[in-house]
Amino acid sequence: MAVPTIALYASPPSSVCSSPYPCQINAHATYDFELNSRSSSTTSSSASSSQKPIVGGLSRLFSSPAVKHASFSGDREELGSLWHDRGDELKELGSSFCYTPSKYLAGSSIKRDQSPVSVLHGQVSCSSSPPMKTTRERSGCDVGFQSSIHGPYRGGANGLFNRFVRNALGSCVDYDSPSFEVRRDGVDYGSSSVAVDELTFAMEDSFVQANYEPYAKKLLLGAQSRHKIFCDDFVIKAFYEAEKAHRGQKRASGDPYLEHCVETAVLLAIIGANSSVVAAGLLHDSLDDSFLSYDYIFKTFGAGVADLVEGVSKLSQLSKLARENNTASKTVEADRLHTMFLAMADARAVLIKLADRLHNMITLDALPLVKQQRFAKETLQIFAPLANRLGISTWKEQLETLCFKHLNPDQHRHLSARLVESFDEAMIASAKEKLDKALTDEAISYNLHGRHKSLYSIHCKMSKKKLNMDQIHDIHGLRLIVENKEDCYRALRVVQCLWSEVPGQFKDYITNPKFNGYRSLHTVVMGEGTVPLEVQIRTKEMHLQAEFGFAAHWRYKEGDCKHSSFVLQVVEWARWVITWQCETMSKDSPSIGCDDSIKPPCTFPSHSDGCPYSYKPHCGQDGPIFVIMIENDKMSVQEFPADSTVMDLLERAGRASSRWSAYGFPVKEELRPRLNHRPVHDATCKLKMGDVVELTPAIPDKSLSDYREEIQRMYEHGSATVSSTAPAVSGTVGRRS
Ligand SMILES: Nc1nc2c(ncn2[C@@H]2O[C@H](COP(=O)(O)OP(=O)(O)OP(=O)(O)O)[C@@H](O)[C@H]2O)c(=O)[nH]1
Ligand SMILES: Nc1ncnc2c1ncn2[C@@H]1O[C@H](COP(=O)(O)OP(=O)(O)OP(=O)(O)O)[C@@H](O)[C@H]1O
Repeated sequence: MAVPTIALYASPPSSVCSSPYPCQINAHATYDFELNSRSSSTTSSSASSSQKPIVGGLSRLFSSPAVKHASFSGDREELGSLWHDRGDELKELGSSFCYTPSKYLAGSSIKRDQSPVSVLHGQVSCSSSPPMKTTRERSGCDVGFQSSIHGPYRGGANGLFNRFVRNALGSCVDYDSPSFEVRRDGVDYGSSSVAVDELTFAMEDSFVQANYEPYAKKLLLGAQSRHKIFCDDFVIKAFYEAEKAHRGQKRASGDPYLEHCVETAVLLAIIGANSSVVAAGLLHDSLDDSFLSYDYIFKTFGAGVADLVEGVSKLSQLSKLARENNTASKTVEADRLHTMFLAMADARAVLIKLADRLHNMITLDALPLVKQQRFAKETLQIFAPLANRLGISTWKEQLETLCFKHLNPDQHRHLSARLVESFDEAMIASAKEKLDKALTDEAISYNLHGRHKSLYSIHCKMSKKKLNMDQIHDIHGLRLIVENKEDCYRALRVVQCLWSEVPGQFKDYITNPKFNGYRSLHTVVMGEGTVPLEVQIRTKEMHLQAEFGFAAHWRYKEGDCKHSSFVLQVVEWARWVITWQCETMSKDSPSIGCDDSIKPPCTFPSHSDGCPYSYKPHCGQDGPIFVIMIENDKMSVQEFPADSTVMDLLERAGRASSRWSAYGFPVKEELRPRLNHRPVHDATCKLKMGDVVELTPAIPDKSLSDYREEIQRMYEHGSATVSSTAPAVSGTVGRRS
């Protein structure tokens, strides 16, 4: 029997601190620095076994508010909403495409998920040998961690490998900068100090001519003293434009808005981003929150910067929407969002967005509590996982620990205090020294780095495994990367001779690799004192496998999540691009291309003419597409097969939105789609990764149910009178008002 369809129509409704860095959480940087301090003349403190500077340092690292001039953009991330006014929609009603699901159901052909591409699971061939630190190279000098990276580990064919090592170390700092500046607050800014009188740019004149506020000049000089890239004319030009764009704007803390732009750009510079990315970092909010247009940025800085700024703007809009809808609290949708963000645009836009968010999190205290929590939740659900996927472990850890502090202040305080008690940096420094010597005596070439586990990572491990802090054995960890498998076992014997092993903690994942191919030797030893020390030993090849592919650390951290090969490819690609870009751009002579053996096992698309390192979005051909669907103001992240169209989406939405009347027949509504804020005229147009499709029923939800109830009452009571508020009702045709 044919089911009657009722279409209803009605009127639409009217519709930082003096130290801008998180000294309390930047544990990696500080720790690395302390360990490196013996070989650095610029260091402000050293870790000797007689001292325990870390205790004071750690209390600063983990517990103190530390942010003196907290500043935040307030609702800045919530400003500039692009979500259209329903009133606009009305004007376009006549021209917009209207969809009634029944019209299209017959011809529907939703394809099955066609996940593409085999990816990233093979072994990485690693034929070349980066110059490991040999006994000869280090003879006669007491080499610390930093010198393991300096010297033979700088640039050249091995630059990228070194970058991985640094990433794992938790630092993407441009070690080639002339000097490390360590400020009095103990925070390693990892930047070169540049004397102001060395500046090539006639700043004084420009400031006077352009009538800049004195604070602007101070901000630029401050940035220049922290990283040399701020002396680049292109970056200075971007600074001026950002200054003009945000002149007069203040953050919730009362600080000039420009400060946030500068701090975002400094974070990017520190991880080695090039001048385009740093310039885009300075301008990242200018499209949303100022008079600057895409065209203007395009004309002034070129397509590269304009596209990046636009990409950041889109990410901001989408993340705001997700925040408002609590979308990322659902694992599946969060996972789709992560992939979509990485795949829909240049991955460097995500990098800028992450820097922006990190600075906002650092200065979160200026916001009311409820907003602090909302931002922290969103950051934990969306941005920390993105930083994890991109392999930027320092940012990931800073974001997570800040979120932890805002979401679980009591636990954060308690754990910080415990960690201050149990952390023993002097022990690590001395253990490292011993290992250094013993490996040298055995003539084993190695790269050694260490980290201490972040507060949030400790917290997670404790909760997940139901352990107390004493049962966490890897709070202090060393990682040895050696030339070959034999050296792994030789190095292990060295470790075993030096210290007693904690029983039951030795794992030989080389002889018995994990199911995902992860290979490494793990042991836990008791160092000098009572604190356990985890030592991981692996070859370079094994290390690359632990960074990319199935055994990649980000996947290990995401745990139970099952990812399609498409997701793996997107992440690995984005990660590689970021690593690649940062590595390439921060060196005078690019190292990429010199050593094919360290490329990850995936296929790269060709780069654009004249730019061997430019990024090109690579997905969209075969892989699924993730799009944002907004229906009745509710957001969801939908996955579609490649080549899906707006029509496919409407079909899916139509099926979902068919409602059953009290009489057992579906009530179907017309849905009016807008694609990226524009009415859709042709429903066969293809969907792209990151598209936003808004669907509005011809009648708003609330009115519909009111009307239905009224109609039902009407039938039940046999009344012929319909309220004047109800719309005309007919079989399939309605009245638009
Ligand atoms: N990249 C990567 N690293 C891994 C993987 N599995 C383990 N690891 C590293 O190895 C460390 C601990 O591994 P195991 O010794 O197996 O640890 P466990 O058996 O879970 O015991 P805990 O040390 O208590 O966690 C982690 O901290 C990681 O650094 C993996 O699949 N990929
Ligand atoms: N023993 C170690 N020495 C040096 N770096 C390590 C060591 N163990 C882990 N890392 C690195 O430290 C970073 C932070 O890892 P994190 O401490 O959060 O987790 P994990 O120790 O790898 O895993 P889990 O928490 O499951 O033990 C990662 O880049 C990881 O590869």
